[in-house]
Amino acid sequence: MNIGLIGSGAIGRYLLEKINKEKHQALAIKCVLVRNREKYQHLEAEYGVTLHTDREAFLASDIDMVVEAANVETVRALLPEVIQKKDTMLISVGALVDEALLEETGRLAEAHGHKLHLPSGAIGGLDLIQNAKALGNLEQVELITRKPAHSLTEEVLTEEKTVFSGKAYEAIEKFPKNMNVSIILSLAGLGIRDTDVRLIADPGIDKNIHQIKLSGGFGEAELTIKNDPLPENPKTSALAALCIIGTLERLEENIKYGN
Ligand SMILES: NC(=O)C1=CN([C@@H]2O[C@H](COP(=O)(O)OP(=O)(O)OC[C@H]3O[C@@H](n4cnc5c(N)ncnc54)[C@H](OP(=O)(O)O)[C@@H]3O)[C@@H](O)[C@H]2O)C=CC1
Ligand SMILES: O=C([O-])CC(=O)C(=O)O
Repeated sequence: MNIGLIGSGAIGRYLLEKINKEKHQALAIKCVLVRNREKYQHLEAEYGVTLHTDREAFLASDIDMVVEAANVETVRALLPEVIQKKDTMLISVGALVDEALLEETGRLAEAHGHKLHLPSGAIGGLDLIQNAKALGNLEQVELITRKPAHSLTEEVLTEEKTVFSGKAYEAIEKFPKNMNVSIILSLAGLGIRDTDVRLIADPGIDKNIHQIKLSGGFGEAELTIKNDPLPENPKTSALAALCIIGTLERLEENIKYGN
């Protein structure tokens, strides 16, 4: 599968290393859309990719899938155009808190015969949540996220502090670089207004920890993911990058597990 990448930060670099440098059997990143050619010029020689600053030229490339690893603003600005031209995978899923954008994207995807893929990112259990939701059997979903204090606040903390408590749609507005997980969890489950979120800055941890609790007619479930951060961006869990590769690999498989 030929990939066009948007975003060359912590996740983008991880993808370039694991897919291009380590020569993935089924995946190849062919081109990268950047906004600053000078800053990223070295990627061409290092990973054998073509850099584009022009969106139209990028989308006209011989690619099967656009993978976004930039930020929510970029998704907001580019998604309607990108989905008309290519199958698309987003990691900054927080942009889809905008219900008009989600609706427009769904409509354009159908009209142009493309798919939008929203991987589970730094969490898991979306299969469980969607199965529990079937026939209305999901009643409550809560996400409790703990991150190292320095990745959430400039305040020097000596003990943990809840920096946000509310619904998912408010969480992503306040923490767009940290709460994409709350939106994928909501979209798979009870929606952005009915998913409870707590975000805790914890000076005593060095992992990004997501605890998911759900209950309903199926019973109850709890899941905790203790993520190692990516060295280039401690806000971002390594699993988010790995999850893009895992999801791309599974698209090609004929036997599907858990979905
Ligand atoms: N769904 C999930 O579970 C998770 C989602 N995320 C999200 O994934 C995204 C990427 O994370 P990460 O790699 O850590 O972020 P970084 O900040 O390390 O990198 C972002 C990259 O995107 C580039 N970029 C920004 N805007 C544009 C644009 N308009 N066009 C092209 N490139 C652009 C930046 O380039 P420049 O140098 O020009 O700024 C930079 O290379 C973030 O939105 C993050 O919040 C992260 C973890 C988990
Ligand atoms: O990487 C993580 O653990 C979660 C994250 O930043 C996000 O959801 O935006």
